Amino acid sequence: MASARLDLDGNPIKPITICMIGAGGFIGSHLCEKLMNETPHKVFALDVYNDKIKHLLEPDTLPWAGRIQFHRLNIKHDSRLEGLIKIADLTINLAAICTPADYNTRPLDTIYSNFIDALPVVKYCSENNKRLIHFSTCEVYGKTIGSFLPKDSALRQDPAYYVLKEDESPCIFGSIEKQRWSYACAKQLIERLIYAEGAENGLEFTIVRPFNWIGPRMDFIPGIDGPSEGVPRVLACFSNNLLRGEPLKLVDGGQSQRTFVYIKDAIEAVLLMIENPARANGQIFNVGNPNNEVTVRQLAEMMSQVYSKVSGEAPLEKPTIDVSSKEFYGEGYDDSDKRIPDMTIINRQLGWNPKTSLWDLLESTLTYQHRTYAEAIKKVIAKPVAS
Ligand SMILES: NC(=O)c1ccc[n+]([C@@H]2O[C@H](COP(=O)([O-])OP(=O)(O)OC[C@H]3O[C@@H](n4cnc5c(N)ncnc54)[C@H](O)[C@@H]3O)[C@@H](O)[C@H]2O)c1
Ligand SMILES: O=c1ccn([C@@H]2O[C@H](COP(=O)(O)OP(=O)(O)O[C@H]3OC[C@](O)(CO)[C@H]3O)[C@@H](O)[C@H]2O)c(=O)[nH]1
Repeated sequence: MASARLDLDGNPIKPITICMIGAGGFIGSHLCEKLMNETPHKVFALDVYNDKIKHLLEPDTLPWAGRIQFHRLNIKHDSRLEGLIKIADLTINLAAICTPADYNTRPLDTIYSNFIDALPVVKYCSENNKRLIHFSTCEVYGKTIGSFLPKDSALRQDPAYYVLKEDESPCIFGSIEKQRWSYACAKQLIERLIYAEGAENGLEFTIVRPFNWIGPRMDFIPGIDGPSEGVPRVLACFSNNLLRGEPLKLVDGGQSQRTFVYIKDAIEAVLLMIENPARANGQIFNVGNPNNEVTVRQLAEMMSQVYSKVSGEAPLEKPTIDVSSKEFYGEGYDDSDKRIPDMTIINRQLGWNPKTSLWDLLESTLTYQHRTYAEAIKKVIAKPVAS
C-alpha cells in the first residue's frame, strides 16, 4: 500500500476538491498537471478555453480520468459559478487579463477582469466559508523607492531601496494617464478587499504574488496559435522573434530588470500552499527567484544564445533592435524598473526555495518552443502573401 502523503507538520493530507478558475491558462495548465500527476485531489477546471489542458482531459482512459472535470464558462456571467465553489473545498482564482499590452489599450477590460469579475468569487467564498487562493501579481509593488533617487546615489545599491517585501514595501504607481497601472491598481484593490474579508468576516485566504513565472505554454506565438497582431509577454515575444529569425525588440533600451522563475519551481510553492492551509492562510506570498535577475537586454542576449544551441541555427548578426515603448505598446505605457522578491515569508511558512537557474529554464523552455512551433513558422513564412 502507498504510504500516506504528509503535510509540513507531519499530518496526513486528505484528498480535497479544488475549484480552479482560469485553469486553461499558462499557470493553470501546469497546476492541473501537477495535481493530476502527484496528488489524489479532484479539480473542477473552469475557463473559456481548454487547449492547454486538452492532454489532461482526453482520452478518458488517462490514469486520473474522473478526477478532473472541465467546465467551459465565463465567470462574468455564469450562474454555475456559485454552485461549483459551494461543492469544492478550495477555490483558486487565476482568471485575469494579465498581458501588459492590454493594460494601456484596454484599461476598462483590464480593470473589470482583475477587480469587478473577481468580486463574486470572493463573495461566494466568504459567504460559504470556503478557502480562497487568489492570484495577484508582483506588479502591485509598482516602481521601487530607489528609482526615485538620483541616478548616481549610492543608496540605489542598498537593498532597503529595492527589495520588495510583502508586509513593508509601498505600492508605487504612475499617474492616472499612465494607464499601464490599471492592472496593478485593480489587483491591489482586490487584495485589499480579500484582506478585509479575512479581517472582518473570517475568510480563509492566501494571496500569491508571482514574479515573472515562465516556461512552456506561456501565452501564444502571434499568427500561429494567437492573433497575428497580438503582443504577448516578453518570453513569447522573444520566442516569436527567434523562431522567425528576426531581431528581438528591446523596449526603451531593455534597461528594466526582472527576476524570472521556472514555472515548475513556482508550482511546487503553490502545491505547498494548497496542502498546508494552517501555514498559508492569512498570508501574502512573493513567489519568485531573486537569483535570476537580468535586464531585458541581457535576457534577449541569453535567449539568443540558448536558442542557437537548441535549434542548431547560428545566432543573428544583429540580435536586437531598439523600439520606443510608445511605438511598441502605445500611449500610456510605463514600466516597473526592478523586481527582486524578498523570500523571508515564504521561506518561514513553507520552507520553499526556487531551484532552476535562468540558463537552465530557458534551455528547457526554448527546446519546447522550437519543438512545438518551428515547423509551423516555416510553413507560414514559405506561404506566398495573397495580392
Ligand atoms: N505568469 C506570471 O508570471 C504571472 C505574474 C503575475 C501575476 N500572474 C497572475 O496569475 C494569474 C494567471 O496568469 P497566467 O500567466 O496563467 O495567465 P493566462 O492568461 O495564461 O491565464 C489566465 C486564464 O484565465 C482565463 N480567464 C480570463 N478571464 C476569464 C473569465 N472571465 N472566465 C473564465 N476564465 C477566464 C483565460 O482564458 C486564461 O486561460 C493571473 O491572475 C495573473 O494576473 C501571473
Ligand atoms: O518584445 C518585448 C516585450 C517586452 N519587453 C519588455 O520586457 C519587460 C517584461 O515584459 P513582460 O513579460 O511582457 O511583462 P512585465 O514583466 O512588464 O509584466 C508582467 O509581470 C507580471 C504580470 O503581472 C503577469 O505576467 C505582467 O504584468 C518589460 O520591460 C517590457 O517592456 C521588451 O523589451 N520587448
